[in-house]
Amino acid sequence: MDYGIIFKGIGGFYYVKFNDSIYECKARGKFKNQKITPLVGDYVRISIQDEDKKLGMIEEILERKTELLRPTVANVNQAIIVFSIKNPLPNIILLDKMLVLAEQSGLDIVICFNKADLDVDFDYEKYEAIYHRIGYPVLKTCALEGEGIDALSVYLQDKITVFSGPSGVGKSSLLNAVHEGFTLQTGEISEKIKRGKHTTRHSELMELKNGGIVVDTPGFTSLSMHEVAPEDLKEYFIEFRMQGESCRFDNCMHLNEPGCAVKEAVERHDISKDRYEAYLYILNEINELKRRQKKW
Ligand SMILES: Nc1nc2c(ncn2[C@@H]2O[C@H](COP(=O)(O)OP(=O)(O)OP(=O)(O)O)[C@@H](O)[C@H]2O)c(=O)[nH]1
Ligand SMILES: [Zn+2]
Repeated sequence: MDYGIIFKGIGGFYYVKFNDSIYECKARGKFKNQKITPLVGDYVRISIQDEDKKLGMIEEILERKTELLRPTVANVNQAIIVFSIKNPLPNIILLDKMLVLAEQSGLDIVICFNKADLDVDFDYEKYEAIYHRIGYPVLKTCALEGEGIDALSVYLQDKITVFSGPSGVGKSSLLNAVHEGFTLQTGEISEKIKRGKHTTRHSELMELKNGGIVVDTPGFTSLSMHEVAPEDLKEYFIEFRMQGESCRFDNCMHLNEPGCAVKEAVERHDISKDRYEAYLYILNEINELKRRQKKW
């Protein structure tokens, strides 16, 4: 490959993986002039300044396919959204919010229900069916006993993946099961580092044995819907998109408009009532946020 990937950045130095080596690189001054900051995840062309010392210079940054804000990483193309079937029980509205944010970022999505070894006391089959039907892969995994780990591993190949999900669902444990010795930085640890050194911790990429790359900090942890415009929300409910084309009004919000194909699909059970209600709930929350912003 002619290009390397920035795995890590510290104080103006970028650690670029190129031809199986890590080069410590600086970026050409022209990027600063153009107000471009190289990001972890950027595909870059480097010139090698010193092969023995593995020093290089970033000459070119390829156009970013995606750009996440929290964590700030370029070119992530997949989110694994993890919940556990118990301890803690899944919060489905949180799952729907994470799906919205991952869709907004243009990522491929895999939903993972972990802790399959525990007794289920929520309706797993129901939710498995809801999300599977609209096209999301749904995995049931057990990080401790290995169920579903091979399937998860396959999804991680050849991708740059961010793990998302609430605390304690087993994100680190899953990664460790895929690749022994790997753990995600938890929210708690990064807080500690922040307090200790008074610096912001930047995310890094980690390469797995199977060639996949993962971001070392979980994504979509602050689930504020601030950056989602009310009129865009419907686009991020993927099963509404196609139906929505048949609504009488082009700008139908699928609320009380006459001739709304989405509402008709809900009546026919072609769109899940749970998902439609999640849409209403999140839309209301976004509108509330907007109202409060205006007030202040
Ligand atoms: N029974 C069971 N427990 C699990 C499983 N996977 C993880 N755990 C346990 O759940 C707890 C939390 O696991 P972590 O991997 O730290 O969870 P996390 O999502 O990385 O949590 P944060 O770092 O807080 O974001 C630990 O005590 C794990 O041993 C599983 O498949 N089954
Ligand atoms: Zn409609």
